Parts: sequence; structure tokens; C-alpha cells
Amino acid sequence: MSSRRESKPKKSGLSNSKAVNSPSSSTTSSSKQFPEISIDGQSSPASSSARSKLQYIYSANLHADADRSKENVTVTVRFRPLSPRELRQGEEIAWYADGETIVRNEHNQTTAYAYDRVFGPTTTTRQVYDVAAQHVVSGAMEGINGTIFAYGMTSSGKTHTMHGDQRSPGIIPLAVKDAFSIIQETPSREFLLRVSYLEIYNEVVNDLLNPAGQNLRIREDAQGTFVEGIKEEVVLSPAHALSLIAAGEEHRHVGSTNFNLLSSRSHTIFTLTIESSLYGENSEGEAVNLSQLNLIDLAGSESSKVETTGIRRKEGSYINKSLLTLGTVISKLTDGRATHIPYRDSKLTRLLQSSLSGHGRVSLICTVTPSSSNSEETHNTLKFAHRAKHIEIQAEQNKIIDEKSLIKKYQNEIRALKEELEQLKRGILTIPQLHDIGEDDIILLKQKLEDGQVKLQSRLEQEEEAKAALLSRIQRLTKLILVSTNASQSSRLPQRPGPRRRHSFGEEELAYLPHRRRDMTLDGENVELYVSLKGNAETGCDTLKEEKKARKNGLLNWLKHRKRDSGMESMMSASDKSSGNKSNSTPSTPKSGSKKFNVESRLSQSLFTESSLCMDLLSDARRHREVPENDYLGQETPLTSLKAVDQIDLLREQQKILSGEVALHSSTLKRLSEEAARNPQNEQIQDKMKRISDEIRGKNERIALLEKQIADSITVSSNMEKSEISQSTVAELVAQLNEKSFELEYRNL
Ligand SMILES: Nc1ncnc2c1ncn2[C@@H]1O[C@H](COP(=O)(O)OP(=O)(O)OP(=O)(O)O)[C@@H](O)[C@H]1O
Repeated sequence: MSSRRESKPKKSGLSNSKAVNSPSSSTTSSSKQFPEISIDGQSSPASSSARSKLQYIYSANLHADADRSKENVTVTVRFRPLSPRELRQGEEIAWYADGETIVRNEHNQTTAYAYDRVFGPTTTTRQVYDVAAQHVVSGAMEGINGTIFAYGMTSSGKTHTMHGDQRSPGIIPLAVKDAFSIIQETPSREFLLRVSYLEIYNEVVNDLLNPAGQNLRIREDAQGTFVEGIKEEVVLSPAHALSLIAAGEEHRHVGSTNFNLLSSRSHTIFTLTIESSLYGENSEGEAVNLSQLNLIDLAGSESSKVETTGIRRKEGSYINKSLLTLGTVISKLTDGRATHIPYRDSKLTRLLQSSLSGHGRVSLICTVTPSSSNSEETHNTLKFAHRAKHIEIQAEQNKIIDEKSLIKKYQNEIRALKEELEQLKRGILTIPQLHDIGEDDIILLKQKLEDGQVKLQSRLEQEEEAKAALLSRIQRLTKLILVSTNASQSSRLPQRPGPRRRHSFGEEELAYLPHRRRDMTLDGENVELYVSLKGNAETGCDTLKEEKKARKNGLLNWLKHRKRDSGMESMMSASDKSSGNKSNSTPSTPKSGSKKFNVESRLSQSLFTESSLCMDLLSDARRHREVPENDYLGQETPLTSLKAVDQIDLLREQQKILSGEVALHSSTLKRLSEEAARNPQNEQIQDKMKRISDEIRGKNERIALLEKQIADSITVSSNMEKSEISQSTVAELVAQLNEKSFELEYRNL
């Protein structure tokens, strides 16, 4: 990975590379040996005046210590084979690849041009990609803007090179695949990728991802030129990005010409915007790398000699005009004396201004046909390519130190939402400070208790809905940020080992994959490219619903329901597990992917939490006497309304919970005694039974104590307001006795 991420000085790197098969071996003139004679146009590189016009995109946010290295535009030439039609017409070879870097004219051997690399007609697009595109893509993944474009006359092979087909995927699908592979190979960073796709047709900018986005305006701000209102889509996988391209292609203007059945009638720009930041806890405050990778398939220049009429002629003249402007801009950029660069003369050059003016890496792939009938057009392309070679660029990393980037925005939002969620959870479990209740306040408190209970119920429901909404927002945002599956996944959403949606390359995608990486992606775990948490969201919602239902119906009712539905066996296991799970109270955190388990473990947590809560409330109630009214029905937490509780009700609540626990233990005891009968020698069972019997005894003692306290409280109350309270107390006692008799019945099952 490290070698991939180093910036490559193009000239030396390319000319020394032997990775690509010598294209000359496949040209018709390969047998001829020519001396390395004067190469036309080997003039000095562009002067600095070209660079004085630099307009840096994101300049306002540039980090002072950005990496800088002076480079030239990478210029390569790709020959396509003679087409069946050209062969039928008996066309001859006019230009050929002489070795790896020279294009020579068959009829005039002194006319030759040198480039970074020349590809013969049998070179595959993947080989072209490795030399002409890979360094631009890897640079873009490191924060260096990149632009790759194919230039050439109509039918010379631009679309074949940039898009390709199923058998021979083009630079665009290869670059997309590579970008995701780089994410996979970079566990130390997290990425956010988005794409846009536009065409310039007859000097009108259309959004190919949004059919409604027609005739869009090009605007300019301190950060450079941009298309107003263009749709950007966050992409999560190569398949996702490729499907967007395919959908966009449907809207591209294509038409049949004399030369090409499927001729591109518009220039297209596919832009991949890449943001990345350090992955992990320490990423806060860290600069974000932000870059754009522009992959451009230009429409082909057409010879003025070609007879066209109507719509094709109109298209052709727009295409030629914009390509002419592109040529002029490139000439001026390489001419040290030029003071004005006419970027504004065409939409194409306006949009390419940032790239051409020297910011970021640029690779120009010129496609040519060797045929003699197009010799002049090929010569024009070769001259254009040669001029472009002298444009100087600065490859520098864009670092954003402010919070403007989308990835930072998402990260901050995720962080804030998680904090909010934590507060919410704490709020639900927080025990409000309850002061001891004076006897005078009991009637008032009773009223408030009733109001409070109603409020509490609706607050709980609201809070649970809010929690579910927060969780799903966190999950949605988290899903958009891509991390390598090599990175530790545990910190993304802690304690969420539930089901994950994984992306695997399908056969169709593998067809596009650079074979260099195929082994890696086919191999086991590496097949996954990103992690999604959708499955958890669903599980979380289900369990939240269960929990909500449980709260609504009351724990005891829920116990009854559970007993009917699943028997005591599962309760027992929940009870057993609860002891080790007390601190893990996140309501929608699946522990093992089993919904049953989640509900059960939460039940026992709830029992624990609520039982300790009541104990604390009681002891607090005894410590304090003053109860300010505002404390009872405050708004901060859902349980604030519980402050309006009266002592008798609290004691009863506590009693019910303890009874529920006793019921659970009794059932366990019953099961264990059956087991003990089958295994009389098993001491472990005996120990367990003893421990549970002790617990039941302890709890029964506490229940008896509570009964006494209730009776005492009732006596005190009745002394105070005998006439008013006695009736209701009797009714409550009857209700309490009913509950108790059910619990005893339950316990004895
Ligand atoms: N290197 C190549 N090897 C094999 N076939 C090729 C190659 N390049 C181009 N072709 C074939 O030549 C034909 C024309 O290519 P393509 O459509 O890519 O040209 P183009 O430059 O995009 O044309 P236009 O500007 O009119 O859109 C296609 O049938 C394509 O498959």
C-alpha cells in the first residue's frame, strides 16, 4: 500500500517502466528499425507565467504545509486497430507506435512525436489504466485533485477507453473499483465518496443523474468553478457508483454518424469527490483531505470535410468549437508570453479550468486511428497531445482544516447524536432526588402521582421513539462513511456485533476489476468492501417495540404474557444472564443477534434497575422532608414526573417487583429440583438450589417488611385524614391483596 500511495514523478516513472508490453511489437511497422532522430516539438517546458494564472480550487481552505511537487500533464497515445470497415476499404497504416514512447509517420520518418507512453492497438485498457490513470486515482484518494480525459477524433476509441464494455472495462469503472480497493487497503482512514455526472451538449450543461437538471449554470466562487444545482450522490460500493454511471449513460446524447454508429455527441464529466479523515477516536480536529477525480469522455472532433446535415452538423460545430477552445487554452498555457487564457470561451474549458490551470494531476489519453484516410486528423491530435505535454502542474494535497467537509459534518453529527442518545438513556435511568414526604403532603402527592404516571407513560413513549429515531439516524450516517473492513470495527457502534450487510463483488463487477486486485478481492474476508448496519437497525426497532410494549403493560403483565408464550425456561436463562449484564442497558443493543435473548436480558435488567430504583427512592424519601413542587413534574427527564410519587405507591411498586423476582426464582427452583431428581449426585445443582432458595427467602423477608411498612403508612395516613383516605386505602389494599394472591399463585407453579 505504501508504494501505491507515494506520488510518482511522471516523466521518469513512466519512461522507465517496462510493465506494459511494447506496443510496437503489434504495429504493422514493428519490424522496421528507425534511428531515434529529431523528435518534433521537444521544446522547453512551459514558463512560470502559465502557473501565475493558477486558480486553486478550495484555495480558501488549503493547508499551509500541503505537499507540493511539480509535474507535467501525463500524455499518452493509444492506437486502436484498423476497423473492419477500414480494412474492407483497404486502408493503409499512416501512423504507428515506434517503441514505447514514440509515434512516427509511416510516410515521413522524420515526423515523430514523443510522449510519456504510446500504446499499440493490442494493448488492453487495463494496461492503459496502470500507466495513465492509476497514479491519478491513488493521488485523488490522498487528497490530490485528478483529471483524466480522452481526446481524439470521432471513432478513434475515446468511449472504448473511458467506458469500455463488459469484456474490456474502461478507465472509469477501473478507477471506481480502484478507489474502493484503496479504501479497503487504508484502514487508518475513513472515506466519504460522492459522485456527479454531467454532459455538455451543444454548450448546455445537463445533469445525467437527474433528468430534471437541464441547462445548469456554471458558477464561480473563491474555491473555483462549479455547476449550480448538480446532483451529487453518496456512493457506498463500486456497484452503486457503476449503476449511477449506467443510469447516467441512458441520458447521454449519442447519435449515429458516418464514422460511428454510436457516436458521443456530448462531452461527459464523471466526478468522484473524495473526503477522507483519520479513522478512530483521535480524528477530532484533524484536517480532512478533500479532492475531486474528474473522468472525462470528450466528444470526438470531426473533419470539416465530412458531409453532415441538420442536427449532426449543429452538434459537430459545437463539438469542434469547444475542442478548438480547449486547444487554444492548452497552447496559451504552454506559451510563456500569454497573458489571457480564454477559459470562458467554452463550457468545457470553464469546467476544466481548475485542472488545466495546474492544480492537481492531469492525464490526457489521446486516441488515434492508424488509418491513412484519417492521417491529417491523427496528426492534429498528435500535435495537440504534444502541446499538452508541456503544461506544468502542481500536485498538492488539499487539506481542509475547517469543518466544512461533509465527512466532518457527518462525523460531528454522529458524535452529537450519540451523546444525545447517551443522555436520553441516562435520563430514563436516572433516579430523581426524592425528598422525604411529609404526612401533610400525601393527598397532594397522590393527585400528582396520578398526573405524573400519565405524563410518565407518554414521556416514556416519546423518549423511546426519539431514541429509535436517533439510532436510525446514527446508523444512516455511519453507513455513508466507508472504512476498510481491515480496520477495527468495534468502535464504530460499540457493542453491535449483530448482522451486517456486506458488499461482495458480483461476477459482473469482477469483470471490471483490475486483475492485479482480483486475487485480493476474491479471497475470503477481503471480498467485503464496506459495512452497513441496516440489519441492526431493524433488530433495534423490534426490540424497542417489545420494550415499549412491556413498559406499557407493566412488568408483571409482561411476565404473565411471557409465561403463557414461552414458558419459564427462557425466563430462567434471562435471569441467569442478567447478573452479568447489568451495566449494559442500551435498549436496542442486540447482544447475540437473537431477539428473544435481547428481550429477555432487558427484562432482567429492567427488573434489576427498577427494583434498585425503588429502593433508592425509598431511602431518599426517608432522608429528606422538603419536596419543592417543581421537583415533582420537571421536564428534563422522563422520570422527573416520578418525583410526584407517594410513599405507599412506591412501597407497593417495590413489592410487586420483588414478587416478580420471587416468581422467577421459584420457577427456576422448580426446574432445578426436577433436574436434581434426575441427577441426585450433582452438587452444582444442589448449590444453585440453595443459593436460589436463600434469595427467595431474602426477598420474601423484604416483601414482608414492605407489607408492614405499607400498613404503617396507611395507619399514619388514616390518622390524619381518616374519613377521606380510609375508603381508598381499603380498595387499594384489596387490589394489593389480589396482586399478591396472583403472585403467590404464580410462585407456586
Ligand atoms: N483499442 C481498441 N480496440 C478495439 N476496438 C476499439 C478500440 N478502440 C475503439 N474501438 C472500437 O472502435 C469503435 C469506435 O470507438 P469509440 O466509440 O470508442 O470511439 P469514440 O472516439 O468514442 O467516437 P465518438 O467520438 O464518435 O464517440 C467502437 O466499435 C470500438 O469498440
